[in-house]
Amino acid sequence: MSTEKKEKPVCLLVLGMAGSGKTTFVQRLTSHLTAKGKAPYVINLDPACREVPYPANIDIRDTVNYKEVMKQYTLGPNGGIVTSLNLFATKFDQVMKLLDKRSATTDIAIFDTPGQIEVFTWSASGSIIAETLAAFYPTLVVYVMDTVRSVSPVTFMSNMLYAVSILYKLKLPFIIVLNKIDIVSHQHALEWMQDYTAFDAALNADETSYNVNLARSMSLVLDEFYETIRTVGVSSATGEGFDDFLAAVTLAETEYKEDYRPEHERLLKLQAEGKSKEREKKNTAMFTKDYQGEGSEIFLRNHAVGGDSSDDEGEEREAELDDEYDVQKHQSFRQFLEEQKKKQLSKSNNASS
Ligand SMILES: Nc1nc2c(ncn2[C@@H]2O[C@H](COP(=O)(O)OP(=O)(O)OP(=O)(O)O)[C@@H](O)[C@H]2O)c(=O)[nH]1
Repeated sequence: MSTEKKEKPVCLLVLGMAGSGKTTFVQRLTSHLTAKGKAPYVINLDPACREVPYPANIDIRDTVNYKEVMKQYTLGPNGGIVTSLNLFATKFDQVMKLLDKRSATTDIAIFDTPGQIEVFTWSASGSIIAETLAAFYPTLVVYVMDTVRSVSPVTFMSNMLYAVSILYKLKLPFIIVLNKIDIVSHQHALEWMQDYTAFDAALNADETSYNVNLARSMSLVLDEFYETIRTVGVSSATGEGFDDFLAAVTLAETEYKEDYRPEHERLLKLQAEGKSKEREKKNTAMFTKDYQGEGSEIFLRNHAVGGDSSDDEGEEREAELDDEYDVQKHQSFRQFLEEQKKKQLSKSNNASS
């Protein structure tokens, strides 16, 4: 596969708490797109699901036998899922090749993930999969929330905190899908996200919660997050809201291309430059030392056969540079969120004037 960035398919990583309706959402989205003549490419990454109710183009269960993994490595159910996903991640280049073959004819690729959300979001394999996809294709996180369970303001807040932690970890454009609106309307959630006083009033009315003060403070902190995030209400049971969801995908894809991709490339370049400058500095220092007659033997041993910073000191410094890179990435990301916030504010000011 070539290293050039692709315009399509847009990859949707569907994440959410167990029972939020991820699989039903993927099933409905697949049929919705197929009915429009735009059948998606669907990948099941849940090794432990009994059956997949949509036509999966790639199914992790065809590659890894979850029960066998549990037996062979003497693992419990969660360990079995993590290990299965790790084993699958080692073959992810094959998934990329298959995706590449279909890229001319497929607009959307959907990835259904395990119900144990942390298996994907906090495992090395989850990061590898997300980063590999995002390096080549526009990649978005679709966070499915159970609207019925989120009528309590404190439960709603817990779910949102989880969403923030995923955004922070995966650093990709994000869409929140409030699912099951055929049972309960999602208007209350939208209101809570747009108006702090409405959320505060709901907290005051909720006599069952003991940690309302924390939820109140969190709500103020999350204000920034709410402003940068797209939220759509859907029913995976009836199909309501799916056109709105596709409109949100188009906007998030533009955001990926205009903001995330250049930022990602800038940071990679920074990292590469940092490393090569450090090497250059080190070589110059060694050369000077050698010129002054000190350590010439060492210099020759290390450099005569074309080796460079493969010694321990070089590796340590590379590790330090990686850490610096992470800090820069983190700071730039915060800056990026600030800029996003300003953009959104000026947009809404323009709209209201
Ligand atoms: N009424 C209604 N029920 C839904 C909707 N979406 C999902 N469900 C139901 O919610 C339950 C859980 O749905 P799943 O799609 O299995 O949820 P999941 O997130 O994939 O579950 P895990 O695989 O355990 O993580 C099932 O009984 C679904 O029928 C919806 O939009 N409306």
